[in-house]
Amino acid sequence: MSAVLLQCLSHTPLKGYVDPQPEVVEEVARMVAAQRAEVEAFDPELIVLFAPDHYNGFFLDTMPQFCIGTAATSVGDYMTSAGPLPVPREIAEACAEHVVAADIDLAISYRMLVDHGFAQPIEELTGSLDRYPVIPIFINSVAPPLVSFRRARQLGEAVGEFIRGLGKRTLILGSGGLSHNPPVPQMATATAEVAERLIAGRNPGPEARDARQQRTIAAATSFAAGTSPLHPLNPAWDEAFMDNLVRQDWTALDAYGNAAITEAAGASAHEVKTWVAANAAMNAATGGHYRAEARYYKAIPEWIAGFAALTGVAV
Ligand SMILES: O=C(O)CCc1cccc(O)c1O
Ligand SMILES: [Fe+2]
Repeated sequence: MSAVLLQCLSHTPLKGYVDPQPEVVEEVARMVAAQRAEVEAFDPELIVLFAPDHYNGFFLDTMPQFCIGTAATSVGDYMTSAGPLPVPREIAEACAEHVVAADIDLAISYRMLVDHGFAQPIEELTGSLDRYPVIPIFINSVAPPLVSFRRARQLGEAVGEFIRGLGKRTLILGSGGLSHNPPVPQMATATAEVAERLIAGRNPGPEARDARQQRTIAAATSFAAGTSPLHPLNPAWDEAFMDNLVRQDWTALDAYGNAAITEAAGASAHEVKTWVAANAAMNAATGGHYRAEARYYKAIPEWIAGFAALTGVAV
């Protein structure tokens, strides 16, 4: 069995644009710095990162549920860095082979585009985009039809089995959530112009990207002021979700339904499927011998995020 470490972290591109009180910003920064120090001490030979996308890399011309990158580039939205991720192609190919052989229909991309959902945790937890080799695994969290928690768990297990057999010191990351509802457009309610952007909006010009980011920033400002129609954060739902992960209660996790997730926690709460997959990967990689700890939670409206962190160590 190879050494593994699990770190899950909410992402939010609003950090630095619309911030909560300085004490909260500092508390989160201290917590992230502690996670980063643990990663540094662990010194991973490989990162496997489960993350979502927000119509920056994956579009409705062809939307896979799951996709592994054998090569990937960060678009550099908000304050994240643009540029290539150091993806070990042959290991990613072997991982894809293993997962598909396990009956999970994982798509493969030899030119994956990723956004802040991938870039932010890599940069915050390792210091830069290219510090360690990374295998990016996308989970569709915004475009219906959406996979179930159960399916996200099965994906994670198949990846975890691959990690177990690989024999490399591997850091497993989950990026996203928890309860939140930033203004990501939905095909069902889109105007023709917005629908076109959802179907084929790859590589917008700087002005279009900036306009979009300004809309999110404006939405966060009004959400923090309590004058927004966006779905409220749901700390009780978030705490219960993390508790299920900590207790490794896969039966409870499998029982989550998509409509109930949206209803209770907002449309973007589906991003927590990256945490489900990451924890399931940890479970399979350690043969069930790990301990998970919820180490941070705060509902932070300025960041439109039920903002949380969880760490898992092999035991
Ligand atoms: O740019 C977007 O479309 C959404 C940005 C965004 C905002 C708050 C929390 C998130 O998880 C997130 O991704
Ligand atoms: Fe997100």
